[in-house]
Amino acid sequence: MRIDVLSIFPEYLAPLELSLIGKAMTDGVLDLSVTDPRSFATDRHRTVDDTPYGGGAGMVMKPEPWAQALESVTAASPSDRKPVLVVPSPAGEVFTQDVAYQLADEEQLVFACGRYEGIDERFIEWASEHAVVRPMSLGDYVLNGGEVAVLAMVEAVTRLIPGVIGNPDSLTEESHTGGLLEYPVYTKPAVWRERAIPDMLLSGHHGNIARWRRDQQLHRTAQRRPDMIEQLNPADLNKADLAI
Ligand SMILES: COC(=O)COc1cccc(COC(=O)c2cn[nH]c2)c1
Repeated sequence: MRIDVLSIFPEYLAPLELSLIGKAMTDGVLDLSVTDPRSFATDRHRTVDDTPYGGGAGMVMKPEPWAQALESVTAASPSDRKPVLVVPSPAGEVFTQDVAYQLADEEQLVFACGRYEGIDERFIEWASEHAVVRPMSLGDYVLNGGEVAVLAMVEAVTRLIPGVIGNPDSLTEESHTGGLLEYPVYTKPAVWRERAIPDMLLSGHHGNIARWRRDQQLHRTAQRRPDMIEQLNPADLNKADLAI
């Protein structure tokens, strides 16, 4: 997969070179680049923002540097498949694990990190002719710019790409896979500050352990995220689930 991040603060994306993603890049599984729209601002002051039409506080990002930045990273893309342009925004669709799986299937993702009051809407409209544009929200709060959101989304997406993380099995039992939160986990010592681990986990009975874990998932989800219980597909629940 190719990922391009467009940001006027490219150094903000440096952590992506580290750890898992760094390894995936060296392994050739992932090709990640950061492009600064300011490089395409041609005036003497390399202006990327200006005052909003209609008045109001703050500044709006000019469309032209963003359009040229997007063109520069999509010029080589095969014309038969539009890249996906993800724009972190408080006004976007909610980024979920399902969305992460959708994006992990794409050949090229471009992330546009808006700042200030946002990017001139005409860039979004123009970009929609050249890419699939998805304004994306991490949650109902406001950040100063899209970079922090992109760090989270790139990690959530790239860890789903085969070959990026060591043990793909660990993807199957994590939170939100199968619509439930994950069960509590324990490791040595068996007793820590007078707190023992649940006896079931020492039984060696894998069937019972699996049942115990599933019960923990259901209880935890009902307690912390009742909204997710509503979303459950009844077909995903077995008789033992319904008995708890
Ligand atoms: C067309 O879209 C834009 O111009 C986006 O512009 C902005 C402006 C300010 C901040 C951000 C960053 O995203 C969030 O704050 C955000 C994402 N998730 N939850 C909060 C983006």
